[in-house]
Amino acid sequence: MSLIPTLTETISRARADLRMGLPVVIGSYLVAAVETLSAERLADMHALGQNILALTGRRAETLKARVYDDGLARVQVPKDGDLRWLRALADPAGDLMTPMKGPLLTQRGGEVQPHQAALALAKSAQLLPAMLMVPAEAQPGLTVLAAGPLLAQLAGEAAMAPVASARLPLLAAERSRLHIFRPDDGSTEHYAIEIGDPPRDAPVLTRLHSACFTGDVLGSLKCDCGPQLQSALTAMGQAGAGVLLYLNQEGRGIGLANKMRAYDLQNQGFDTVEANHRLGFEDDERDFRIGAALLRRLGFDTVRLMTNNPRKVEMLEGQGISVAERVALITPRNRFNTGYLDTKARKSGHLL
Ligand SMILES: Nc1nc2c(ncn2[C@@H]2O[C@H](COP(=O)(O)OP(=O)(O)OP(=O)(O)O)[C@@H](O)[C@H]2O)c(=O)[nH]1
Ligand SMILES: [Zn+2]
Repeated sequence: MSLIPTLTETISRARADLRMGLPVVIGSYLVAAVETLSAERLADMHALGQNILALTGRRAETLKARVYDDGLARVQVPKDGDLRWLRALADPAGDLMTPMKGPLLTQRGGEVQPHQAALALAKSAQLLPAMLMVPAEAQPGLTVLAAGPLLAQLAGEAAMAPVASARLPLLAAERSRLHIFRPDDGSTEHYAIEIGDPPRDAPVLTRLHSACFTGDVLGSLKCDCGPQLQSALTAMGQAGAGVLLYLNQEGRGIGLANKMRAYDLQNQGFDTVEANHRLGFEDDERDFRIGAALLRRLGFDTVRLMTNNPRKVEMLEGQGISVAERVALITPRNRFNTGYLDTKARKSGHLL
């Protein structure tokens, strides 16, 4: 029956539910995101039994909670564990002011797939990966998912369909087109800016740019994104041809709200990588397959890639796009971005 939601559609609904503060069902657990949970719903979850807080291994490490399972910890929530207690575990903003949250008792043994799935779903919804879980029957009206298929689907690649495209004269190049691509999993659209009329049978000057609202739009001095975006477009304009993929993976995939949480931690003295880890994320949560998929969709299979990030080169090669040349994209340093650029070079392997 075609009118029954598919797994992909149900997952997209689940993301929206969690972002609004509505719990979902994963396997035999009722699951809620701590970030959006209300006191009323927390009370209802307490009434159902022993709650567990699923945290990523990264967050658990910061909290000195024991990680028995690969990549995650299951913290027992005391009966009087209120929203303030849960939020202090979920959000590192107050870690330095109130360093001791414990002692935290973590579970070992038993199934962990629902917890893994819950954390993966939180990340895909760009919520803090801290999920409250209690064993429960499915409640009427709640979105229901099975853990295994959910995990498999989230690890998979969304199909990307072209939606619309139009001529768009730019300051850097008057002969340009903007193409919009829409993933079939309900996530955000990605854009391709095609400059001139690049031949499909020769390496095309290419930039894979991850969205940075603060750098691209506001001209933030904390990162190099804005100047990189402009200099890539300018180079393509001068060359007369190129393609810039504008991938909506703000904050290396953690979203703008979490990036601002990371900036707040950076103001407390942590570097860009440590800040992501303290929030419970990996330092780079982007799905690098999207760029390759869009290039293929546009008909390109060989690129001259403008980047300082060797992972982007490896990823494209791994996805069957050949990188004929890496073109460095060095932008000016200032007193606000120099530490960030040093950290990228030291910890993320950037060639700067
Ligand atoms: N989480 C997090 N994201 C950041 C921070 N500063 C910048 N970003 C994001 O980092 C991404 C930078 O993307 P890119 O310029 O494509 O990539 P890159 O991996 O640095 O590689 P290049 O191709 O060399 O520029 C953007 O999504 C920014 O929003 C930060 O401190 N924390
Ligand atoms: Zn930036």
